[in-house]
Formats: sequence, structure tokens, C-alpha cells
Amino acid sequence: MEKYRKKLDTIDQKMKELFLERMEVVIEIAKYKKQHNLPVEDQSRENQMFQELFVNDPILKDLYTKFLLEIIAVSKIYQETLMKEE
Ligand SMILES: O=C(O)C(=O)C[C@]1(C(=O)O)C=C[C@@H](O)C=C1
Repeated sequence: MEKYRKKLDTIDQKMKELFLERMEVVIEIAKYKKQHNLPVEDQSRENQMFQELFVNDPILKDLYTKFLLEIIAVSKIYQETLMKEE
């Protein structure tokens, strides 16, 4: 059991780093959208992301879709927060 939890800890650490790296890019997107007066949400981009999402196992595909939707939701909250600043 302990060895599996160690593996999960390692994976979670990597996911955290990737999350923070993704948010660095989101900062740049928020700046661009603010400068060009664009809305945070881009439904066509989101549709494209889900169309291009390939996961063989249908159950995991459904769960990964939920996971990605949460990431996008958090990204939109962050962008709204950044745009309200200054
Ligand atoms: O691609 C964009 O326009 C973004 O703002 C990034 C992002 C994302 O986090 O992937 C967030 C909001 C949009 O609705 C679509 C995608």
C-alpha cells in the first residue's frame, strides 16, 4: 500500500508542477484577452479541446472529461481574477 501511495505522491507532485506551468500560460492569455477586449470564455476552443480528446477506455474518457472541465473552470476563475486586478 505504502509503495502505491508513494507513486501517487510522485504523480501528484508532477501534476502540481504542470498545473502551475499551465497557469503561467493562462496569465499570458488573460493579458492578451484584456488588451484585445476579448471574453474569458471561448466555447469554440473548449469544444475543439473535447473533440480532440482521445482516451481509449470510455469510463476513463468520461472521467478525464470531467477533470479537464474542472481545469478549464479554474482557468476561467483565475483569468477573471487577474482581469479585475489593477
Ligand atoms: O484558450 C483560451 O482562450 C483560454 O482562455 C484557455 C482556456 C483553457 O484553460 O484551456 C480557458 C478558457 C476558454 O474558455 C478556453 C480555454
